[in-house]
Amino acid sequence: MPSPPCAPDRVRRVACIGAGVIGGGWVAHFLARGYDVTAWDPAPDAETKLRRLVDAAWPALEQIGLAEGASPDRLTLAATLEEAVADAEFVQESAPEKLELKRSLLAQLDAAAPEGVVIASSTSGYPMTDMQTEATDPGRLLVGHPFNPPYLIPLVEVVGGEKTDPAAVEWASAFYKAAAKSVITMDRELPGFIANRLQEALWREALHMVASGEATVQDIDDSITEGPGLRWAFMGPCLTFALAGGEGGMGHMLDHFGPSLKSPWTRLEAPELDDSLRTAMVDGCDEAAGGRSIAQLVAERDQGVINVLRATGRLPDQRNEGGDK
Ligand SMILES: NC(=O)C1=CN([C@@H]2O[C@H](COP(=O)(O)OP(=O)(O)OC[C@H]3O[C@@H](n4cnc5c(N)ncnc54)[C@H](O)[C@@H]3O)[C@@H](O)[C@H]2O)C=CC1
Ligand SMILES: C[N+](C)(C)CC(=O)CC(=O)[O-]
Repeated sequence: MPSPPCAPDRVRRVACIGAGVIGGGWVAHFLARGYDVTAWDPAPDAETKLRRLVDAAWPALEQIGLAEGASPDRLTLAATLEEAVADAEFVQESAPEKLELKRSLLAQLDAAAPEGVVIASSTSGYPMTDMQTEATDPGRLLVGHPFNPPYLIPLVEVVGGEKTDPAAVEWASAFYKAAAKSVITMDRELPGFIANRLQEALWREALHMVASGEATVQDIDDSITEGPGLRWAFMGPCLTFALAGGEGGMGHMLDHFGPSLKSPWTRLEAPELDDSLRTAMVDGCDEAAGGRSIAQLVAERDQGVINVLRATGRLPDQRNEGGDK
């Protein structure tokens, strides 16, 4: 892979390809951190939807602190993919999660982006090895997996494929850090990376409990928000469980509770996502929403995340990493 045109902390112009929930969230994040952003999305109503998403996110972004010069006015909508990446210094792809689409789109982006520019995919689980098959320069393609909404949840998981140049992985990790993200750089590909592998285990069990009538959607959500979720916002599951061992820490915890790992609690296959389970999940979520619209829930979620980030000293200004451009 030829060298990237600039150092990770000198990037000024970012291209976001695909502008739905996640692409739009990336756009809001990069704008708030003071970048010039060019977006491209083939949907006819993409610009309206994207500007609506950015406007809805902006109060939250003002609350956590904008980089100097940050403005929604620094967003440009491109007419073509080629135009979007023509002078980009970094490209974030957030198109639908379909392997064939990702393969050909990443090859198109590779053909159009300036030499050496790193191209990251937001994929939730495809290994880059499976997506970089059609590109001429696969060395610059890697995964940068964000969390919803990317403008508030700090984590990005960065991992390359078999043909990715390790220098591109290093460059992307440094770039995301300069853009005020919290980065886990993985040295090998795992299906679902780290966080989604963990989330999917929990999700699989939740769907089993709803499908079998053992718990309602509300029970499942309360069991996390009123229970382990409160601890997980600042202490991960390993250290949290070490405290379950009292003075004996993780050693005693494993000796005491380890044998229960053999109990048949969590060895289920994924449940069949049939109509009845789909209906139970959709109806349960409608009930849990209690008449609140998606826009209201998004605003509530954003405020909740900001409160947690502030309480635990993790807002960009509290970390002294503004990523100002
Ligand atoms: N929704 C989530 O919570 C998360 C999603 N992701 C990943 O982000 C990516 C995007 O997912 P969402 O934003 O949820 O989907 P979405 O459906 O909200 O947005 C996808 C966007 O891509 C556009 N699009 C369709 N064909 C395209 C093409 N050929 N080139 C460029 N754009 C195209 C669509 O018009 C749409 O605006 C996926 O890879 C997904 O796995 C990652 C983390 C979280
Ligand atoms: C639902 N999802 C698998 C697309 C979620 C993610 O990939 C990350 C997140 O935001 O939790």
